[in-house]
Amino acid sequence: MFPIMIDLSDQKVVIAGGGSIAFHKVENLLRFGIRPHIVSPKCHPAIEQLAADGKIFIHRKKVEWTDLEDAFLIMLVTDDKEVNAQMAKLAVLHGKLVVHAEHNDLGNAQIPAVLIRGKLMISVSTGGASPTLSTKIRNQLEHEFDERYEDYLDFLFDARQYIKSHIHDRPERRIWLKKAVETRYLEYPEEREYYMTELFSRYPAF
Ligand SMILES: C[C@@]1(CC(=O)O)c2cc3[nH]c(cc4nc(cc5[nH]c(cc(n2)[C@H]1CCC(=O)O)[C@@](C)(CC(=O)O)[C@@H]5CCC(=O)O)C(CC(=O)O)=C4CCC(=O)O)c(CCC(=O)O)c3CC(=O)O
Ligand SMILES: NC(=O)C1=CN([C@@H]2O[C@H](COP(=O)(O)OP(=O)(O)OC[C@H]3O[C@@H](n4cnc5c(N)ncnc54)[C@H](O)[C@@H]3O)[C@@H](O)[C@H]2O)C=CC1
Repeated sequence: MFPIMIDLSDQKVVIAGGGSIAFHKVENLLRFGIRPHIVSPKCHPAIEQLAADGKIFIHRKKVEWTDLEDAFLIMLVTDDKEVNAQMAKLAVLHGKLVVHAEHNDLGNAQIPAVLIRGKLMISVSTGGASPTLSTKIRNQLEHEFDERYEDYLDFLFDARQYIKSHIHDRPERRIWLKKAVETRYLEYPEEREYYMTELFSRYPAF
């Protein structure tokens, strides 16, 4: 498995199956601003509600290849093992990203447990050994990587953008980038202000 971050905002995501596991997958997608298509003859009431609110799309039918062929990412969560396996095989063959929620080896992608602190994202996966352990580790990391990281990451992002466009000497760039990850900049917002003030005065914008 190769870990990678993918921008799915302009991509079609289809979930085959509309039960409780599908609902869990939908909730996860929605927090990333992704509006999936659900293909399922019957759906969990919470999925029906999301469709009524215009947040997702439901196609009330049994899944067929034509429902999946223009998708970028496919999640197979019907309770029909044969259907899941058959669709996974076709989708992998056509080069799709495929999550097979029951037998991950029939797909080619898996969903990790995720901790989000603004621009910081920490993903934990056990390769299907124990989603419960992934969740436990994610929950432990929540304490070390607390809410302070949200503003801190914004500071790091702004500093780095400025450095990239104003410091052309690479060793000098590295000095500034390395300095920004010193703990005091996480702990004290005023230290971030001193850093930026010093950066602007050493490398004026014009
Ligand atoms: C392979 C994978 C495929 C995939 O990508 O879907 C998969 C497969 C399976 N999960 C099962 C069960 C559970 N899954 C969870 C929870 C999560 N499962 C997630 C991912 C993955 N699950 C992928 C591997 C990731 C990894 O290895 O790290 C998380 C991390 C992300 C997400 O789904 O959003 C999310 C936590 C998110 C969060 O809280 O943020 C809980 C609840 C809990 O533990 O809290 C249980 C009940 C306890 C248990 O059984 O362990 C079963 C057995 C089904 C059965 O009973 O038959 C299978 C199938 C099998 O392996 O047989
Ligand atoms: N990855 C994970 O975290 C987990 C995965 N699973 C697996 O997920 C699958 C689904 O579990 P649940 O949501 O609990 O089941 P469920 O019984 O709640 O829902 C099944 C859904 O599949 C739909 N369906 C059935 N045949 C279909 C078809 N031919 N085409 C389209 N949709 C169809 C049904 O209408 C229903 O909406 C199971 O295979 C289970 O083993 C289960 C637990 C955790």
